[in-house]
Amino acid sequence: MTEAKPVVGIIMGSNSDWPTMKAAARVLEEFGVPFEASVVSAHRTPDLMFDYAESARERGLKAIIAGAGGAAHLPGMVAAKTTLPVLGVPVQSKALSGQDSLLSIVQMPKGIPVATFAIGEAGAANAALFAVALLANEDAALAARLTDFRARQTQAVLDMTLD
Ligand SMILES: Nc1c(C(=O)O)ncn1[C@@H]1O[C@H](COP(=O)(O)O)[C@@H](O)[C@H]1O
Repeated sequence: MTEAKPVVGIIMGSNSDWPTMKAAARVLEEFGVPFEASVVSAHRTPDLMFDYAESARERGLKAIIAGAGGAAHLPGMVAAKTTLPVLGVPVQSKALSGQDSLLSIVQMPKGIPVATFAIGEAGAANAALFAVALLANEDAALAARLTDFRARQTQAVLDMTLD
């Protein structure tokens, strides 16, 4: 975690989500975006969830990445309590392989959006890349790092060899 004031909040319903959500943290670290990461649950710590969402904007956050599995109400409930962009990551559940998480996050009623990403680590990494893209609108240096990241990724694919 970086020393500077966090501009992205990563939250998750349980520490069992951290192996997935770490992928978001790694991306933000790579781009030098200050973030905070914590366990906040709509189901198990509803008062903490309300406080977190209600204070997020005044604390300086620009976006919240919320990961949860199963009956994944956390991203939608956080979105209900803040007007910051909320990026939802469906964590892969054991019982239903994350289909439950995905549908609970993506099927928001009209009026309270949650930008929903793929199930699992790819979704967590992409949520962070999306947060970087949002922040890059107001930050030319960050935009340049995003362009550079894409160029390196393209080159890595062009360099792929097959045995
Ligand atoms: N979906 C939610 C919420 C919520 O949405 O508020 N809180 C916890 N959980 C999820 O329960 C799963 C199992 O949690 P445990 O491993 O702690 O039993 C996790 O994937 C978590 O995100």
